[in-house]
Amino acid sequence: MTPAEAGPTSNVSLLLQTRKLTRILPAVVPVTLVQDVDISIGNSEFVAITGPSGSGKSSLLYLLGLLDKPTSGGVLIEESSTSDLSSGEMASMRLAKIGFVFQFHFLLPEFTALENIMIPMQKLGRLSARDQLEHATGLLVDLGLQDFLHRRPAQLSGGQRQRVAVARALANSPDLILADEPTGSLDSAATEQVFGSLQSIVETQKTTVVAVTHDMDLASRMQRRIHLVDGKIDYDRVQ
Ligand SMILES: Nc1ncnc2c1ncn2[C@@H]1O[C@H](COP(=O)(O)OP(=O)(O)OP(=O)(O)O)[C@@H](O)[C@H]1O
Repeated sequence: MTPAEAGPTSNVSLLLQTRKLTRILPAVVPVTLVQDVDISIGNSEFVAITGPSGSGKSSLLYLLGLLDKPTSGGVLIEESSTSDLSSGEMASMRLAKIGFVFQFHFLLPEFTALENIMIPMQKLGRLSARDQLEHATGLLVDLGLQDFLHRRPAQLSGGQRQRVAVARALANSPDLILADEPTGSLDSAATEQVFGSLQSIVETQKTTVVAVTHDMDLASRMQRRIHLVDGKIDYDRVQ
């Protein structure tokens, strides 16, 4: 087995794999976003995706999160191919198995922190209303936001909002969190808080976090780094 097939942490069970993942935008001159990417990611990994601007980091993350479809190759989740899933099946898989954190929080402004976190739980419909409230409260307490449960996004700082977004990503207890520049719009103190939250999720909940970042200091503090150049893997190493 080659390192690309096995991944640097092949001793753990496989949560997310790609096989020759390629995304080309059709145009007069086609644009290659991601090309022949083979990765294997297990449970409880903390992975940075780095690379120069335009190297395909966000495009790769969107493919991993089933938010975009590859031109060729594929994504496997828990060793099952996602290639033949319908849009509805992909949406269900995203809701149940993957949490997303973006550079901007995308919290709904008219709802409180608690309510924002309960929305994905309501959509999934696994928990009773009472359990949703208890779980959402627990997530916010774990992220140090116990004093802000009933605040709306406009009444929170940037770092607090982003931690609510992290709590929302955890709402349905996913095995995988995909984050696109989660600290990209935060100052250094808030960056530390959000990074610390992501780190603690990996350590305590065994959730895997895959985060695109331009921040080389943060990337160096994550367990593994996948570096892209021109849509291809330049290197993939445990650090
Ligand atoms: N819809 C699109 N139409 C044309 N080109 C696109 C489109 N989406 C992405 N691209 C191009 O594809 C390449 C990869 O984009 P992507 O956003 O994945 O890179 P990135 O590494 O995340 O960049 P950044 O670090 O600047 O956010 C870039 O050259 C980008 O300009």
